[in-house]
This record gives sequence, C-alpha cells and structure tokens, in this order.
Amino acid sequence: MITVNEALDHLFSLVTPLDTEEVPLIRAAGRVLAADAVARRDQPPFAASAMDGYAVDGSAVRPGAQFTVIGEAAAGHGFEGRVGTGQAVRIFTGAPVPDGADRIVIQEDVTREGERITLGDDLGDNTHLRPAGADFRTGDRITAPRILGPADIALLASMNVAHVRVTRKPQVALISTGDELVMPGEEPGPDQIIASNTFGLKAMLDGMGAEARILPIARDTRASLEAAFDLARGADLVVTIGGASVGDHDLVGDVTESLGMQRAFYKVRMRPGKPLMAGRMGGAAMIGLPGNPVSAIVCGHVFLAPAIRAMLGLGAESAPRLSARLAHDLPRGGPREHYMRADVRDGTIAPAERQDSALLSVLAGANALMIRPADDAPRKAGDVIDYLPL
Ligand SMILES: Nc1nc2c(c(=O)[nH]1)N[C@H]1C(S)=C(S)[C@@H](COP(=O)(O)OP(=O)(O)OC[C@H]3O[C@@H](n4cnc5c(N)ncnc54)[C@H](O)[C@@H]3O)O[C@H]1N2
Ligand code: MOO
Repeated sequence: MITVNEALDHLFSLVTPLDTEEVPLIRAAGRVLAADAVARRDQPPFAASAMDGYAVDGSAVRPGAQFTVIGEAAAGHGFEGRVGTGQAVRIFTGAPVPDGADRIVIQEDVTREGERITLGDDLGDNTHLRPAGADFRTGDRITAPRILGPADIALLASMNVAHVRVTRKPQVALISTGDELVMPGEEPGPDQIIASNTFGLKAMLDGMGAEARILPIARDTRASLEAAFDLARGADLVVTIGGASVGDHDLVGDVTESLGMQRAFYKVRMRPGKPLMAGRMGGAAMIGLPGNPVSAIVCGHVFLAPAIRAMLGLGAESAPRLSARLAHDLPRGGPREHYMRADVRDGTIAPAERQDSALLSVLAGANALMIRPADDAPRKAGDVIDYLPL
C-alpha cells in the first residue's frame, strides 16, 4: 500500500492548472487571480484632507494665530484658488487640499467668528493630510495567483480595475453509489439511509472555488454506474463515493476499468480512507472515495482540497498543518497514518474517544484532524503533534 504523500504525488500528476477567464469584479470574490492586476490610477489622486477643519500654510500655525476664511473645499468639490499668507480654506474629510496649504487644523482646535478663525493652544503636530498616492500608485500590482478576498475586491475597485482574469472554476461531478441510499427529504425504505457524503463534499468543494454537481445516486449495478459516468461527462474531476472496497457489490473499480480508466493507485496506508483509488478517465481525473461518511470527508480534506488548489493554479501542496500539545498519553499507533477527529483548545489537542469512520456527529463536533504517523510510538501528554484544522 502506498503512503498518503505518494498518493498525493500521483494525484498532482493527474491534474493540471485550468485555463482562465475574465470576470467582472462583482463576480470575482473567492476566485483565484490568474494574471497580475495593475492599478490604473494613484490613490488618493491628490493630497487629501483626513479631517474636517481648515486648510492653512503650516508654517504659520501657532497657538492664537488668526486667519481669514476665503472659501471652501469639500469631497468632490475642490477650492480653485490659492491659500495665501493669513488665509484659510474651510475643508472637509476627503477634499483636495488647496494650493498654498500643507496642513489641516481640525475644527475642534479653532474658534470661528464670521470669516475670522483663531487657533487654540493645544495643536499637536499632525498635518491631517494624506499625500497623493499614499495608498497606491498607477502601475502598482496585485500579484497572481491569489484567492480574492473582500479586501482585495475593494482594492481592485479603488484601482479602477473593473474586470479581472481568474482561473476557471473546476467542474466536479459527485456520484454516490449504493442501493441503500436515498436523497435527503425522500422517504427511505427499512434498509435504507440518507446519502450524506455528496452534500458534505459539495459544501467543501464549492467553498474552495470549485463548482460541484451532485449526480443521481448510482445503484449497485454496472448499468447504473455506467449511466452515472455518462452524466459526469464534461467534468474536470469525477468523484465516486462508496463501492470502492472488496465486497461483492463494490463495483467502482471494475466499471471504471472497463470504461478505460488508467488507474494511478488503489489503496492508501491511511485510516480512515484506505480503499481510495485515482486515475484518469476520458478527459477527466477520477477519484474513488470510500463510502464511510467520515472516510469520504477526511479524504476530501487530505486529497480533494489539494487537487482543487492545484487545478486553480495555487500550486501542488498538501493540506497545511498546524501543531499542538497532546492533552493526554496515547498508546502505540497502528500501521496506517491515522487522521483522528480531535478538539484543539488553547494549543492543546485531545482526540475524540470514538473514531469509527461512520460517525459524522463526532466529525461535526471536532475542529481538527490530529495526524498520527504510521506505526507511531506511544505518546506522552505534552508531546507536539500535527493536525489539520477543520
Ligand atoms: N473485508 C473488508 N471489508 C472492508 C474493508 C476491507 O479492507 N476489507 N475496508 C473497510 C473500509 S476501511 C471502508 S472505508 C469501507 C469502504 O467501503 P466502500 O468504499 O466500498 O463503501 P460502501 O461499502 O459502499 O459503504 C460503506 C459505508 O458507507 C455508507 N455510504 C456509502 N455511500 C454513502 C453516502 N453517499 N452517504 C452516506 N453514507 C454512505 C454505506 O451505507 C456503508 O455503510 O469498507 C470496509 N469494508
Ligand atoms: O478506511 Mo475506512 O475509511 O478506515 O473506514
């Protein structure tokens, strides 16, 4: 059986960064920037006031100094003239600072009578002025690749970049397999359960910038599975769930082989997730996940997420790990790398008591997958151990 890292390397060789498309800014949040975006202007485009007050020549500012107000500068309406000796312009936040002025005295520090102002005693030395280009200048760049968050979107808008080039969304087809499954909301028979894995995986995939399609459940017959693969045409990645193991009704391996899949690997030395398979089928990458709900979601974090990031042009990297101190002693580990549902709090990590790969409630209550290497020696409380944050 191959290791998790070997399986990941195979997976990265099955996927490539996708082509790109241009989208309006309003559609760009969460997308991956695929080409540098370049500022089309300076911000601010002029020296601007940071406060409401009076614009004056800073060299004349001292307690008790007097000025004559000769006009007004507001945001969107600058003052056309020049501020001369002994003169001031009433100014508001965001307005262009008029020629001849290089300091704003805030209105709290001023007494005004008619057009005459007198400065107070405690003026400080802040000029309350934002120089032109203080935020960014024409030609400044936001470099690709980068997942565009709200601050990036605001910055792009401010740069007057209305369209950006992003990586196309990976199209993922999700196929549940099994006679026991019905969709949420349907009435299950006495031997049936509700399909959950496709829903959890779709949430994960859509959340990271892919577009996942849940296909109709494939029944445990070759014809039904073949029909599902037919519906998956056009996807960049086809993911099956269940039917991957060695039982008489586990058909995914056989059917994909007869449909021409070039298999890269089958079975990984990990727990949960052992009966994982992957390869290329038609124009798509194919990953067969084990059916146990926690196995499918754990494989989603460990394999699907890095594969999607690679397709989005974000590089071929395993899921980022953090580390914490063990809350209590652990006995010797097993022969497979073990991804244990765990709770991290204040730098300490405690694995959940129950680790059966069918227990979704335990997964939903966890905030980390603690990683015990294969054949891990017994551990002591306080030992540092890696985990994937959930
Ligand atoms: N003799 C052996 N038996 C099993 C082995 C083995 O090595 N030898 N491996 C076990 C391991 S580990 C796993 S994991 C499972 C995986 O088996 P399959 O991938 O074939 O999955 P199924 O048998 O189809 O389903 C397992 C389990 O999960 C439920 N399931 C399936 N799909 C869904 C879904 N979309 N939503 C919710 N639940 C789902 C299914 O009803 C089963 O209960 O095999 C072990 N057996
Ligand atoms: O690998 Mo299975 O996924 O241990 O339950």
